[in-house]
Amino acid sequence: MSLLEVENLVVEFQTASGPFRAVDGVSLRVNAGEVLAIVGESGSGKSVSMLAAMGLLPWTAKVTADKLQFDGRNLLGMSASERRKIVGKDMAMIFQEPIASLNPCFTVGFQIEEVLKVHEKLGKAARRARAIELFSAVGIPNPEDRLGHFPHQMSGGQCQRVMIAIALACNPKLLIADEPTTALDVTIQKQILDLLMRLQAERGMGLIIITHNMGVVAETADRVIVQYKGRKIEEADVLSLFESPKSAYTRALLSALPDNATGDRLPTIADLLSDEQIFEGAVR
Ligand SMILES: Nc1ncnc2c1ncn2[C@@H]1O[C@H](COP(=O)(O)OP(=O)(O)OP(=O)(O)O)[C@@H](O)[C@H]1O
Repeated sequence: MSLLEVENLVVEFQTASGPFRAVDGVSLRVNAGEVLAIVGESGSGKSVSMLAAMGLLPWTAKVTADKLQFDGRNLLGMSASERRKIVGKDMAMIFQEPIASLNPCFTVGFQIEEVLKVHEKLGKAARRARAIELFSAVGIPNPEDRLGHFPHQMSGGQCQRVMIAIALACNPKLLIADEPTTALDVTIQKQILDLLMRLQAERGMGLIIITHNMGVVAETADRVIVQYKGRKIEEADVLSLFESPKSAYTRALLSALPDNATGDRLPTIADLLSDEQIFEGAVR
């Protein structure tokens, strides 16, 4: 049994110009201890599919699936309060904009201790001790002092470490990292990716990394799903994907990497392929 099992997920938003299908029949699974990358260009429905799994989409989203199961439990069938006990505890998520994801009005210490209070029911002293331990685990120097800082007093990289500490606070079985390094400086990106990979290995967590960066895929993933316009185009283990991509879209994505540039400008997918060519042979 996989940790997360999703079959035929469809997400439709009600918009002023009618319904818009952001995710169109995506199926995926991730096992404990496995790293799955979901890759695709902006707007391909990567974030929306994971927000749907977490139950974090606004009411304008209609979510349906043949199966949406976490750790053997049917997420669609359970009440909102039952689901809240899982989300943020056994399934946690970190986002692209660490500073914006933290609440600017509270210290980072208050924010991590709040998670420990709600989900772990720890007392005040135990919460503080655990917060210090978590900040040390994600490499925040002087954790006792840092607990009293507000997000704006910290760098983007430090805020992302805080977000990771908050996500790990309850020892999740699955961590979903949505473009976790995109908003950071290049040198910091590598540190945060290394940190995520170390924590994933130490804790045996399932990890889903959402990215548009094939370099991140190559460095992190065991298995890869390629998504385009809300649909899964290809799924493969990471070596096969890079060595022998099956779909024309994946081949085009790989040839759009800077290393493969030949002219004055990088080719875009639209330069290389029509929608018909992209969806030909798409997997389900
Ligand atoms: N609340 C919403 N209402 C209407 N449409 C939405 C809403 N949220 C997302 N969308 C649309 O759903 C589509 C998929 O968005 P999503 O954020 O999943 O893309 P993505 O692949 O994660 O890209 P990015 O890397 O830019 O976040 C986009 O076209 C987006 O505009």
